[in-house]
Amino acid sequence: MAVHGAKAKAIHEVPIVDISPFTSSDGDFELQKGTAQDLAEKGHINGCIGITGHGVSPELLAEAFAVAKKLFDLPYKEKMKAPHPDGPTPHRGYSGTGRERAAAKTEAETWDGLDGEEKITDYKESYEIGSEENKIQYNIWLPEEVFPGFREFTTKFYWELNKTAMFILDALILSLEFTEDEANNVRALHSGHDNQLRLLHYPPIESGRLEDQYASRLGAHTDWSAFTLLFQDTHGGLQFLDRASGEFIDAVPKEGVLYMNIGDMFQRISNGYYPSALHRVVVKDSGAARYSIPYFVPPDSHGIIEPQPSRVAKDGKQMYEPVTFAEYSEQMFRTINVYD
Ligand SMILES: O=C(O)CCC(=O)C(=O)O
Ligand SMILES: [Fe+2]
Repeated sequence: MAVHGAKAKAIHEVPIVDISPFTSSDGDFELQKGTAQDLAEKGHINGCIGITGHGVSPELLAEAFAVAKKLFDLPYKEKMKAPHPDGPTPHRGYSGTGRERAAAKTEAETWDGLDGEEKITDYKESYEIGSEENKIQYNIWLPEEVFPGFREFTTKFYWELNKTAMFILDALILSLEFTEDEANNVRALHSGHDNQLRLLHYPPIESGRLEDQYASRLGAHTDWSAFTLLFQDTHGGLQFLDRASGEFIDAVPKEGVLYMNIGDMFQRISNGYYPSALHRVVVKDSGAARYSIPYFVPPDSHGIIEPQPSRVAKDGKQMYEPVTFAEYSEQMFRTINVYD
């Protein structure tokens, strides 16, 4: 496996890993070890990889994108029947007012889903969904009659994605050669109840703004999760930083490929072996509307997140202090003031 801290070579494409040895029912261990090694080598570079063999069916994904489109096509007033609250918690429901500044707001567009004076500006709208059993991050649903079946479908989709997430977690665990105790510990930290399914819509960019080909839709940031799965439509725009060259590289939309990026929590668990990937969304494809579906997989809020000892022993130094995801998020909210 790649040596921690070794000087990386610049790359121009997001590497791809086939995780089918983890998702297929026979689960051949030798094949899994090969996949884990591939993941270690490629994921170590920039903390991002494309994943094939992930087990999410094309039909289910098509339905998810159709549901997202139908949601965002609803009149603004209807969507606002499930408003994201003013504070950071729960991070659930519909946001359409440019209130989130996870990164600097770099694009402002006229939103025409409103009548007359109510017109607001925004550059994206989103809807956040979590586990029905999470009482802190409780769901904020549209009334059933506004979008019949939305709640049922998204809840099912959430748990389907968690299956893939757990296969990926197994692959990550194997790739780091954790001890059995460490593996069990890291698995136990991910019950799935703190995951977050986000439906995202970036409206079309007005033609007058298109000359600026680097106009941003979502500024560069890392995710706070352990890792994130990202599904996108065919328009592209997602980019990851290649750390060796300092250039952003395209996560080119490809049939059957989901992009997975490491977040701040798994960077810590792996003692920095896997870097939290810096990423952003830029305007591509003549400013056409873009839909994407990130699925954030954080650890449970109150579990202790710390570099695993076997990794620290290999590296000779513990790079991060223990923290819980709840503490970390609170600290981040305070630092970057996402909501004001
Ligand atoms: O829309 C995308 O492709 C990326 C979204 C993202 O990075 C995020 O929501 O954290
Ligand atoms: Fe992100």
